[in-house]
Amino acid sequence: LTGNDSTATGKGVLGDTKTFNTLLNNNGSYLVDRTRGDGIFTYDAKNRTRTPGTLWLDSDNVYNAAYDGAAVDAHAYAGQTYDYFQNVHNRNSYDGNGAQLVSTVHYGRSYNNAFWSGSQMVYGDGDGSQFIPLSGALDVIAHELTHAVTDTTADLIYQNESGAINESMSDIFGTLVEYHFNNNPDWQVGEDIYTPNVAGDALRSMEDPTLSGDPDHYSKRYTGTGDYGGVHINSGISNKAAYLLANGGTHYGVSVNAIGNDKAGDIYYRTLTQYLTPNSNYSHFRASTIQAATDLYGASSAEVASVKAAFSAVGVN
Ligand SMILES: O=C(O)[C@H](CCc1ccccc1)CC1(C(=O)N[C@@H](Cc2c[nH]c3ccccc23)C(=O)O)CCCC1
Ligand SMILES: [Ca+2]
Ligand SMILES: [Zn+2]
Repeated sequence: LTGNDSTATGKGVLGDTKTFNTLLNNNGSYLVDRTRGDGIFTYDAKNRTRTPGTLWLDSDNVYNAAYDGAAVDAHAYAGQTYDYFQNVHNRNSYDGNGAQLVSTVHYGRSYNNAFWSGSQMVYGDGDGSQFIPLSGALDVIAHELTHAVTDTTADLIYQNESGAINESMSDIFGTLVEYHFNNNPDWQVGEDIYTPNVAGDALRSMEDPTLSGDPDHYSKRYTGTGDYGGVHINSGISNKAAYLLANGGTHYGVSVNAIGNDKAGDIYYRTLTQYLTPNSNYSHFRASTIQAATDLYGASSAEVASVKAAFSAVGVN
């Protein structure tokens, strides 16, 4: 594929206008961004389930059609998430070696989900009631791309406690990316694309996991076999701890002093990439996070004290 790098404009899922990088040649405008790593490539599944589908080609480099919105956001938000890992953590793409970022939108019919396939991001359109196109949420895109970071580092097994930690890391960095770009940031997950007819709800709340029926304390963990052993359920335990670490608060009588998003992000990044292993459980997660914080701030630091308090507050001692 040859051509010239260009900057296009378009409207995202929520009708918001944005610019993004494309490649122009005599066929038209491709959703190809050659300015980041080995490139960002966005494809159209055309409501089928074959991936990646067709590389997105537009006629005039203006992406304002309703059908374009899911692709505009998948492409632009992948670029923002790339920039977060590069600029904040000095990581060049999800593998640290500039790996191409491939996304497919319009996957399936009324498909109410999104996923990292093991090699690319995939986004459904939703049924218009439970979800609208899932690439319309920056925290969701960063959630999916963080799975790729996890798979190339800790490689946490996607079940039981290691899977819950895997899931929480994706919710944590999804939220940190949303704050980094000040994109209506909050400690909820998927709020921008979840239940368009219901205001104020979210797929999950990190601030209060019980709002979606998930545990906010280790004593309340799910021990069944559903959801790969509760990976999207027991993530609430770590999500609550992360919320407390960044923002502070008192939970079940345990007080945590805030350290802020940036320090929390640096601690979780170091924990994920230097200490966690495929079968890490919550106990090992606590020890790893304390070690990462110790490396960064010292054993007697306020940051280490807050890490210990945050895990204790959710019953992981
Ligand atoms: O990446 C993930 O963890 C989720 C992908 C899960 C998946 C795994 C394997 C094959 C297909 C799908 C996708 C997201 C998720 O949390 N999904 C949850 C909740 C959910 C979304 N749509 C659903 C439809 C039915 C039931 C649950 C759901 C899940 O799959 O459990 C992440 C952010 C937004 C969607
Ligand atoms: Ca959010
Ligand atoms: Zn996930």
